[in-house]
Amino acid sequence: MTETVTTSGTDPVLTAQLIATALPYMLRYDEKTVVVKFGGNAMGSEELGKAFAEDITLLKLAGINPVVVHGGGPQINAMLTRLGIKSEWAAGMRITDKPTVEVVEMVLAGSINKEIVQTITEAGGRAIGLTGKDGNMVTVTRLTRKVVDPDSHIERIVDLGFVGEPKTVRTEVLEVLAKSEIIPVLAPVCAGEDGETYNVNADTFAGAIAGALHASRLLFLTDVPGVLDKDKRLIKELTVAEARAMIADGTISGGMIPKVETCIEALDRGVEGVVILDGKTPHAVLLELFTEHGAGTLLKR
Ligand SMILES: Nc1ncnc2c1ncn2[C@@H]1O[C@H](COP(=O)(O)OP(=O)(O)O)[C@@H](O)[C@H]1O
Ligand SMILES: CC(=O)N[C@@H](CCC(=O)OP(=O)(O)O)C(=O)O
Repeated sequence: MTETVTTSGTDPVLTAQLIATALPYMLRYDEKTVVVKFGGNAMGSEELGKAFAEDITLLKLAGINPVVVHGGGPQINAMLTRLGIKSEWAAGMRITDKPTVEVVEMVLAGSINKEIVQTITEAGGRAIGLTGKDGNMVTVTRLTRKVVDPDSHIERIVDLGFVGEPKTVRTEVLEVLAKSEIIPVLAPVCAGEDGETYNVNADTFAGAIAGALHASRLLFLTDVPGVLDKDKRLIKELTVAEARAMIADGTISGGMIPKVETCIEALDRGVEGVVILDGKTPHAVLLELFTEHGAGTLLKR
């Protein structure tokens, strides 16, 4: 016996109004690539994860090419704590030794990646989870970081261990998937030229993917409304020069540093629109792309 699926419960007038409102925006992004970075802090609850998966599924149905890149910093922290491994940070990057990178790969490529894939399946989409290692998609070089001591202002170079910076991006697999009904969900774990596994900041990874795919939009879903000024007010538009000054004077700190630096690089690589927005707002992706209610911080040249 066949099962009949009805749409009872949806108001046809409201649905028609919603489609009419969203249609011009949908056409604007038709066949375009939108890279969405889903931060570990934005994965706050099951409901948010579900709303995110629904948005991504709808983008694909609407003829857009969504590519998901996810983080998982807090989830890695929780697993490291359970295992009794301490973590240190430098300029928003985790200093990653060998035992830490093993946990990073386990959490990012394992539990988080598969959970997002499964949630998209439940939302009616089809997703495939990959890391930078799969298909040799992203290779990295070892990253060192310049850190300025806030008290003495002395600069020092910190070796971050197994932390990688994207060097090459092969887009063939993503191009094949773009032509299919399958949505790629990418975890920022990569191989280095030395054959070792590297932990890559998810923002940096998303920027490299968006640049290589010449994405139309790069959205960062995080746990704050966007970039905040000294008085914690949302900055709606931020130029590259203003962003650099805010990093230099410490207004932008921690995990916001790699995010903003990635935005700047993505603009340099030709990504048209780069937005940092509040992933705690349900359906933040649809609101940003398909309505005039786009919130968050738009980075501009
Ligand atoms: N100027 C700023 N505006 C907004 N957030 C900032 C700023 N400076 C530092 N942050 C911090 O950056 C965090 C977002 O980065 P991160 O924790 O890495 O999130 P995600 O997991 O989404 O990548 C915010 O929760 C906030 O604590
Ligand atoms: C090098 C580095 O810092 N890697 C990150 C990778 C995960 C990530 O970036 O997660 P969010 O997007 O949730 O912050 C880490 O180890 O936490």
